[in-house]
Amino acid sequence: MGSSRSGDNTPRARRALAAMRALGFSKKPTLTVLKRLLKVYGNNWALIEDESYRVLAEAMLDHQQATGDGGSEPEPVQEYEGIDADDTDMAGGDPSGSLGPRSPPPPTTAMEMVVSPRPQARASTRALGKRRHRETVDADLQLEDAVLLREPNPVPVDMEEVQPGLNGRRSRNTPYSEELFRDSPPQQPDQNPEQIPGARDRTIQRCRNREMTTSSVEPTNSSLNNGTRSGVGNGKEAPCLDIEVASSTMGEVKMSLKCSVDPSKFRMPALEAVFKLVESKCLRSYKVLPPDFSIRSLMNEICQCVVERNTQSDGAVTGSRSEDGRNRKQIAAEKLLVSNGSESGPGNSTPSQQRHLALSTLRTSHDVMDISKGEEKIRISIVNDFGKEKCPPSFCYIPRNLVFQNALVSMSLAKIGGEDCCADCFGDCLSSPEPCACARQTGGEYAYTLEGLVRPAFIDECVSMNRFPEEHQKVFCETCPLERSRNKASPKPCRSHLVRKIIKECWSKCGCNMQCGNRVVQRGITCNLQVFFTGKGTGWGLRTLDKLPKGAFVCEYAGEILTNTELHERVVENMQNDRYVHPILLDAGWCSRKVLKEEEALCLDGTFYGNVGRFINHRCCDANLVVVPVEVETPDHHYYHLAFFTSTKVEAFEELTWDYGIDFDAEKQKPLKPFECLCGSRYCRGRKHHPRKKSATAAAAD
Ligand SMILES: C[S@@+](CC[C@H](N)C(=O)[O-])C[C@H]1O[C@@H](n2cnc3c(N)ncnc32)[C@H](O)[C@@H]1O
Repeated sequence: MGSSRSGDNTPRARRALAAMRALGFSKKPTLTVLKRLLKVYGNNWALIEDESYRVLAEAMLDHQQATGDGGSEPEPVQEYEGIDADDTDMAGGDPSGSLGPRSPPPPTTAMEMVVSPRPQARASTRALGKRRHRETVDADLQLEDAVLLREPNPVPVDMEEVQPGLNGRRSRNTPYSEELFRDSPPQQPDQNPEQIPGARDRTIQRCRNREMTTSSVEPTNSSLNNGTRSGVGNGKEAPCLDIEVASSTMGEVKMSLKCSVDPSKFRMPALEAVFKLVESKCLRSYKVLPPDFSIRSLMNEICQCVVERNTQSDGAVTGSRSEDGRNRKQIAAEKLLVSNGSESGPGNSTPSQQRHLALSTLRTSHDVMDISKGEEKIRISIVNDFGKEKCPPSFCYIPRNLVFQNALVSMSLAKIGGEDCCADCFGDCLSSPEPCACARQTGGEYAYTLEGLVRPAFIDECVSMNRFPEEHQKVFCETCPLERSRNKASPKPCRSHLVRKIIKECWSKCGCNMQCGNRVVQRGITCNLQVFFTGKGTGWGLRTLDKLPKGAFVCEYAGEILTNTELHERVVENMQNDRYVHPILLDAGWCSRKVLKEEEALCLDGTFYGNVGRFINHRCCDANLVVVPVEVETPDHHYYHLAFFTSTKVEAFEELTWDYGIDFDAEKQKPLKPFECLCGSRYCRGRKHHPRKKSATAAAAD
């Protein structure tokens, strides 16, 4: 390329500006520098364009250093106009809108990250190295044939990880059956990226399909949360206008975040200072960041996610079919079965197993900002400070129990008699002088205090039942539904069930209001919780972000309501595949007088459908939670809610645990996965070769 004639300048200047803009340099300083360079080089564009505008980029950096403000200082409009008209012949403006018309564009700040999935790619290590900005520029200059993916501005992006190959989102209210049998709609042709002619070495793609670019990146500063509780929305949020993700055939990925700022106040700060500021903000607001947290590593992580998602979502856009005719969604689903530990493919599993595997496949995605995906009143984030796994294995989040199939849970108002509700009450039952009918279940005294806590004596009694079951009242069924489900022909004798204390809350037929103090569990989770990777061999766990007093409601154990026969079938099916379920027996109301029907002997299983309760790990004897049966919608004692309350004061960020009541010395712990207990309690019953294995009685004596 030789010296340019005046008529060639406009497209070349446009390309130069685009190249610099991609590096975060705004138009006006670029024009200034470009003008100078053209003068110095006698209008020889080839020298400027060589090596993907290396000279220009270097000059921009020099300019930035000299002016000390990132090269984006306000400049006299005259100069801008001048170079346009006189030196580069750009007076006609830019039809694409990237350069013209004359009014300068809103300034942007750009943060760039470069990552390469290949170890030999220079750019990734450089970008994370000390000479950050300059090296990022260098790396960018290597992006031959780069593809620029641009997120459409008006579409909000969330942190939800989208199942590869799945098209769009599922409506929350879609019933099971529809979800199961619906095929994903064919991909529309317009979901392919639109090709826009770009600069010499690049193809710019404007992406219309969200799935191509959403990845795990959120275009607001909430992406700086590192999965901890979000402070987004309560602070001043710099409006992030654009996220650009560029990749090259070299395997490099570059991201640029653009935020608009007031041009009169803007001075480009040093990037290190920006990182420090954000880090200190995060540490102040989110509290539970690991000690080695840094924005740089977070940005690196975001880049890694782009790379990972890019690999995973390969084919999502085209919806192409593989050789054996299965589409990518099916292949992804099958891969997921394998990764979930299932050895049997859809071909040799039972119908009920298939149904569950398919459902769990469809709802595999977790939102690290809120595992409940908005189903709870508060957001429950997911954090892993120890490893690469961003999320726990898949399951479908439900805030309340759902009937699986045959369970009889009758919520008919007609069944609630006058003695089972307090129709005459008004306002808050707890503040009325006489306890209402709903307190009868708890001996004429409300289980809750005015502060909304379960009374300490009630909690202590429940803890004692767990620790010393032998000291509490038990019933023996005439025909035990549990044994019947195991062996219908000749069930074994009942092994006994504890007569548990049950809380009865006011409900719809009661005259009181929703704020009544005798309605705690039905109002849902109110304390700030977090699902976190424990890093001590117990997998994922649940912790509170708030300090909690004794008797505070934490959450329910929500899951599918199954009959014991259904559970038994599920256990057998799953154990054949070395999978274990998380069931809890609802036997608190079983009594010797009544022979329960098959559909009345129930349990809860949170394996496939569950809430945060399924993350609560076991701790021997001195757990900080106790589970309490709570009756809400139905006076039938065969169905109730299982609610976790604190059994002691709990510090903020402490893991929440409950004693599963496992007899670790028993040979088989089925259906629970047999595990060597790692609870760390000094009273641990389940750790093999434990130096001082203490009994519950010894623990109590302590
Ligand atoms: C209901 S789940 C609890 C959540 C589970 N940690 C997870 O990652 O999904 C029960 C499983 O967690 C693990 N677990 C819970 N408490 C444990 C403990 N004290 N020691 C070792 N493993 C434990 C066992 O694998 C057990 O089967």
